[in-house]
Amino acid sequence: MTAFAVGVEPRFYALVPAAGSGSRSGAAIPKQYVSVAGRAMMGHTLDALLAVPELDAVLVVLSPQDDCFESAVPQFQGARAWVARCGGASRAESVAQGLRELQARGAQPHDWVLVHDAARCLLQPAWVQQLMAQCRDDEVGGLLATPVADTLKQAQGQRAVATVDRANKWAAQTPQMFRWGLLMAALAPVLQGEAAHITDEASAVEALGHTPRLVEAPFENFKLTYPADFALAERLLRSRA
Ligand SMILES: Nc1ccn([C@@H]2O[C@H](COP(=O)(O)OP(=O)(O)OP(=O)(O)O)[C@@H](O)[C@H]2O)c(=O)n1
Ligand SMILES: C[C@](O)(CO)[C@H](O)COP(=O)(O)O
Repeated sequence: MTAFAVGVEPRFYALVPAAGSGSRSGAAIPKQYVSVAGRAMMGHTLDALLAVPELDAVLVVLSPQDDCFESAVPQFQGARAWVARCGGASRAESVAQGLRELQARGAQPHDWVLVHDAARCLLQPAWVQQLMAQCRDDEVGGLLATPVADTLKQAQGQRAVATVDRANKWAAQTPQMFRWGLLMAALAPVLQGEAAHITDEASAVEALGHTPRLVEAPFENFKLTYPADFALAERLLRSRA
């Protein structure tokens, strides 16, 4: 592992990729702007992150064509609320571009970056703090995840052809927390137009030979992906209020 300067306290940044279109959501607009419990879904996500005092700043990465954000999420204001329209064609590219933006704003290789999907709007500040507490002294970093509870099927079309051993299987969530330098090294191929298959930061870090820490989180931190997910999120958010 890289040795970092002794005595230099790392900063903590959240990086929120929000440049997707939400094609699986069935919505007529990008899913991060779909109204859930009275406001744009992404508004809940960003509020939860801004409520974590240990985070120095929250950077949201939008598509260069995005002209909705300021009107849809008006409460995202203040010195810790950063916006960049540098999203790319894939989630990994949006994250890599966001890392560059953080560097331009002063992030150093030893600083921690917590990448969190805009589409996980049920996030609670306490879960972020748990991740930080368990990973800040880890030599790699880690991610929120939940152990797989269901029996897993290998499918061919609509037919189950095999049952996959679920022992030691976890479903990856976000935030995923790594040092800026390690994450940039892991995602560098994405900026060269390679490694299009990368679906999360941890897999890119694993590809470098590291073993990210799994920090157990509730299933409630699910990603809104399919149409039915929005009604479930609405019920859960309203039940909290
Ligand atoms: N080019 C992209 C694609 C995705 N994302 C973001 O990555 C997160 C997780 O991705 P996913 O849930 O797959 O969102 P979409 O790509 O928008 O959804 P879909 O795959 O259904 O189109 C979302 O917050 C999404 O906005 C991004 O910043 N840039
Ligand atoms: C990062 C992630 O949320 C972990 O579960 C997920 O991989 C992103 O979703 P996508 O549909 O692959 O973009």
